[in-house]
Amino acid sequence: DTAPAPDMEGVVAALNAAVANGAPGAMARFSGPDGVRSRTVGVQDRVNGTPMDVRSRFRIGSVSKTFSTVVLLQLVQEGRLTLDAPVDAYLPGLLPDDRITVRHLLTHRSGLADYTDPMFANTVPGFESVRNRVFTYQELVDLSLALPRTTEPGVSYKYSNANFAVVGMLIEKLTGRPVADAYQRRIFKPLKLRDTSYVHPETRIAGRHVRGYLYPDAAGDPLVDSTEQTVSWAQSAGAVISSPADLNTFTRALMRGRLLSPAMMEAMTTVTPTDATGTRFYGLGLRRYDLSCGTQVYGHTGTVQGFYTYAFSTRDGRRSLSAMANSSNRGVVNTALGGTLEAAFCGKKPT
Ligand SMILES: CC1(C)S[C@@H]2[C@H](NC(=O)CCCC[C@H](NC(=O)C[NH3+])C(=O)[O-])C(=O)N2[C@H]1C(=O)[O-]
Repeated sequence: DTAPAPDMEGVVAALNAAVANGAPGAMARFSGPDGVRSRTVGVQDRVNGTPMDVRSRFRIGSVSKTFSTVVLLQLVQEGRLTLDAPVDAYLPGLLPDDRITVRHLLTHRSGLADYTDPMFANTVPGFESVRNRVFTYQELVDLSLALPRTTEPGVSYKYSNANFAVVGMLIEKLTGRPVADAYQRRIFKPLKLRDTSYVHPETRIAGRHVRGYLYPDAAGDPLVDSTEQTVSWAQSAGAVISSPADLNTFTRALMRGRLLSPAMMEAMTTVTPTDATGTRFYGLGLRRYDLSCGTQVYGHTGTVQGFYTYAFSTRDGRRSLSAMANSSNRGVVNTALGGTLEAAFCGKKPT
């Protein structure tokens, strides 16, 4: 295997930088041809000082979107819906524009506004106002439709949680079952993801878990322990709970074709740029990052109150990395944590 060995010192340096920039703790787990390498720094509970534990569960935020996409694409494979059909064909009357297709939802090109922008404009008050609320999917869609559309359907990329609220509605309409059943039956059980769950609207994280800490907008205000919440504002857009090992298993299995057909994987990994850097792309519910060493990694990032997550794998599924820091609303922490990708997948920089 010509792939470079992971630079675990570089991974630790990135984790330390995340903590130096304000996260109580951080961790990363790399799985590759030479086995598994895990590193932890800091604490998973800043009150009792419990050290970060790589076996712990945490909220993965929008990495959930890739789980939701796998379920929907399996339904496409089963002929239950087609990617380029209007959403209106399956959820008649839900959306005001029957040009919005299923593919537009998965590629964030629907133009549906992201209701979390106003919801969390004031970070802590916004969070406190929804942390124990239970929304229906319809209520989330209504929040989006109350805002101006952001693009004509298909014209441009504009990330929106609303797209994956509709994806959740599609899954429940087409299966006749709660989305939790689809995750369990189609992904969690077959891949034996024993630390992964979808327990919306339960607010607690069962078992050994990391506590998450939300930075307030005003410097000097106290950190908010944001561990317990319904995540009902996100649901199929962000409410999955998982662990480093399970995320490694999931991204590897996905890339190795254990969840979707080769044709569907081709569709999922067909990407368009999300910014002007030429290194960040989005396919169907999936990000592609092009790293400095030329390696392309596929997966997703997550930001949910108290938790930043990266979960990526190489296209052949031979190498995967999951990384988490237990704070949010702190961009420097997220950027520092992202440094684990280059270290893990590009290895030591040539001296
Ligand atoms: C595109 C993202 C970054 S945002 C999207 C989703 N997370 C959210 O929509 C939550 C946004 C508020 C989170 C909160 N921030 C504020 O309240 C700021 N006022 C915080 O930092 O905890 C997720 O996850 N995605 C990330 C992704 O896909 O990487």
